[in-house]
Amino acid sequence: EVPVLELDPFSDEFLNDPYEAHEQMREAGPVFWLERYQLYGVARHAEVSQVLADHETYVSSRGVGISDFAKEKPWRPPSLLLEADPPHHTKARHVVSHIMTPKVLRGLKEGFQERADELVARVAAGNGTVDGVADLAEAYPLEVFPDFIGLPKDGRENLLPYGSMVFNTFGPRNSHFERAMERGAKAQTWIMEQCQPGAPAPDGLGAKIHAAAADAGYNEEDQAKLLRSFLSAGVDTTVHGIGNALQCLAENPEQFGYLREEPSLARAAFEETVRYSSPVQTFFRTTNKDAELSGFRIPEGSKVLMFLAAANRDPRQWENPSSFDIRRKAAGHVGFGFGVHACLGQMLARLEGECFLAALARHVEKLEPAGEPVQQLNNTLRGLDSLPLRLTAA
Ligand code: HEM
Ligand SMILES: CC(C)Cc1ccc(C(=O)O)cc1
Repeated sequence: EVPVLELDPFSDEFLNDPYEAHEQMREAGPVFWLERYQLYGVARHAEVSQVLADHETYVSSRGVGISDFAKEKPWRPPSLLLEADPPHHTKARHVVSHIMTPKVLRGLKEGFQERADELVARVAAGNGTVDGVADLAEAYPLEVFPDFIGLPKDGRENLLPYGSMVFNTFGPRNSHFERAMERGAKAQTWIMEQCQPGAPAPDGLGAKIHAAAADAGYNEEDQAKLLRSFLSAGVDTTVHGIGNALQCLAENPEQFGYLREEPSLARAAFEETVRYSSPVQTFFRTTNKDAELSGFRIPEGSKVLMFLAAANRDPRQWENPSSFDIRRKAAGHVGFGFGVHACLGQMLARLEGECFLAALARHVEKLEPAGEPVQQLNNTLRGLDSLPLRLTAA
């Protein structure tokens, strides 16, 4: 029957360094039972892809965290995108996808690149030790993203603790969940104020989301929820994507060398970072009928935990999965999800990553570790609290 594992994928030990446990889960079988949380897990690329693709069996409307919305009240009103199934999901997705178009993103590129060059050149000019998280990975997204949405200059720092709360609460009620709820409460007030129709700047993405939702017949509460989705998902993810890229390039100097030689590798370097470090490590689906996956029976009402990060290093799918190689073809990774819920902001995330890493390639000659990185322990996200770096300006 289904192999039983005792490991705790939300323990500090696992969150700090998950890679041996990933290997154990992949080798245990295509599906396994996590005794501690009484739920199923999938860690191979094939099964994770299958679960993501079959949204009719493995649904999102019962929550994409450990909590089953059919049995427990969500801590916040469910997202119309993330925590919805077709056809409601389809309508909401249609509304917002008309706004995040390639044309819109092309229009952002020049400004995003200028801001990246300005920030990286300024930080590198110090020619000393910096914190790659606070000075770079947090600074860049917090400058460009809120401006794109049309948020006020002050209060933006609320975006990080709010995002941290959203991602921690997909997991069990451990210390990370509880602390994030405490820290996120004040931030949540500010976030909800910004999500109200009329709050964002009239020329920003926020106002466009509200207008498109109103045109589609959504009431003001649902217009606010659609913008809330972007504020929930749009910051902590890219902060960790950029922070993890800095760590990978500092720890693999030959890779930074390739990037220096060819700054146009910046986009590929960010993609490889998403595969290799998977800023979003895990989340759930719930079976809404008895299912069978790779020969194993999964009864209705089961939570299925998908280990995206393990799938992104599955040797059944990748050559040398544990090596950070910015010249590999990273396409096919599940770091942005897959299927009807595939990341709505992935093109924006890629734009931020590409602009930042191109600026790094141009303005920094040497990028060296200057001390131990501090892992940020979060039930869903993988990223750093700090990354001591020594930068030598080009
Ligand atoms: C490196 C950065 C990012 C990563 C790794 C990431 C990852 C993901 C993943 C794995 C999903 C699928 C969730 C599921 O299937 O249940 C997702 C969905 C989503 N992402 Fe991203 N994301 C990133 C950046 C962004 C940004 C910048 C935005 C907004 C501007 C965004 C907005 C969303 C939204 C709204 C959804 C829900 C889509 C739906 O359910 O239809 N994400 N993201
Ligand atoms: C990886 C995903 C779980 C990120 C995410 C979080 C929140 C929302 C929302 O709609 O609030 C959407 C996407």
